Amino acid sequence: MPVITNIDDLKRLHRRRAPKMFFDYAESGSWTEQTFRENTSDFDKIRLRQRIATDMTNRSTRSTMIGEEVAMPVALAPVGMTGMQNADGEIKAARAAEKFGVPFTLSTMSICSIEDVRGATKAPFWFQLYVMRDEEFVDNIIARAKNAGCSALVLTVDLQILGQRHKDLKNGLSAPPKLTPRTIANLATKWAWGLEMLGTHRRTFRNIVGHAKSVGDMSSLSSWTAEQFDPALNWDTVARLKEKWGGKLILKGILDVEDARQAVNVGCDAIVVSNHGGRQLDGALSSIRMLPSIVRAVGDEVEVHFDSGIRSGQDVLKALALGARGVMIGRSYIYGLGAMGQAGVTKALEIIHKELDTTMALCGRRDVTTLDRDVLLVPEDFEGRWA
Ligand SMILES: Cc1cc2nc3c(=O)[nH]c(=O)nc-3n(C[C@H](O)[C@H](O)[C@H](O)COP(=O)(O)O)c2cc1C
Ligand SMILES: O=C(O)C(=O)c1ccccc1
Repeated sequence: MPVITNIDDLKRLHRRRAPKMFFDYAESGSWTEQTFRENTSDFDKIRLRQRIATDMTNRSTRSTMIGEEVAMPVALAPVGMTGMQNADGEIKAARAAEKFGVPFTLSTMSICSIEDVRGATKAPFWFQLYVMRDEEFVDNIIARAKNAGCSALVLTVDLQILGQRHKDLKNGLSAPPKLTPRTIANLATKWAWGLEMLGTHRRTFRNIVGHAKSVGDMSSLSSWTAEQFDPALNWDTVARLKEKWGGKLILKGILDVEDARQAVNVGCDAIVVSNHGGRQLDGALSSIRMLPSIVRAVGDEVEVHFDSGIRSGQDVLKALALGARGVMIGRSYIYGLGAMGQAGVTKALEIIHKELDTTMALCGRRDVTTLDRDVLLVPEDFEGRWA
């Protein structure tokens, strides 16, 4: 076993261990992947101020997100088909998050169901909702999330239709994988993954299969999404769902100042500044570039969370210093899960925690909740001038 010291190591192991179609699904962005690439490369443009000779004892990464205490302000993002990266992946990720003391978010498009995760963990988790055309299904899944004691609804507002991802189309992505000569050849090299999968019965979209009126053919995710997701979703829908849910609401997928203002008007508890990890509108600016202007516009009125592009504790520190209350990580923990199951998710969290803590200290700071722009060196043209 190679020594794992950073998130990139986990990614290499994930690539080796998981079937190609699922690793590629996680690793892809839409179209040219420009936004996907810039989500990470823009973080590198921000630099850190080294400060010395301040007392560094008693450092703390503890904080709160939507009023919930967290060991560090890093939540696990909702990721569809997590249970295809590693058998019962959602349960493993939720358990790792619970042990670490950070929130886990279960996707509507997970393999394990709300009830599966509820049964396997004690800590309340967040549930991410995709709005389907079938209103009965939406009502029903909101009720199930309430029943399970989910402490927040994460309503994703940037995927009424699915961004086109070339790798998924070329690989014939489906869950479970369709057996073709090419997938069989690939699966034959992934026997450890396959053995684990045989040990579980959770191989379908269990939030949906058995609960939705018309499940349809889920073998092609892109056409299934087009058929089932509600393209009419708008701010009235958001207001209605907020009423129906009645609990804490997080709006995920906001990348524009005007949309952020609308989110404040509708009265949510937090927004997630996000471009869906570069998987939706290719050509959109990186999430980290958009963060400062959104914080300036609504930061006093709503909790601003951030995701897209975080691969280290240094990235977490940069987002917090630019005004995010907390962040979500997607691929960073999925690599860990794909590499080595629950232990890998724990490893990803440990790596990010260690990097965050050490970076804070070397920047002369002891408390994660008081990070501000003073710890950063941001190029003057970082936000850019766009017309
Ligand atoms: C494989 C994959 C599947 C995803 N599925 C969902 C999903 O079901 N619901 C959702 O709201 N976001 C989904 N996302 C977006 C993530 O929640 C998050 O916004 C994104 O991963 C952040 O970027 P990062 O991976 O660079 O951290 C998915 C992302 C990935 C990589
Ligand atoms: O892949 C995704 O990013 C995602 O959010 C999704 C959307 C529809 C079905 C499965 C996953």
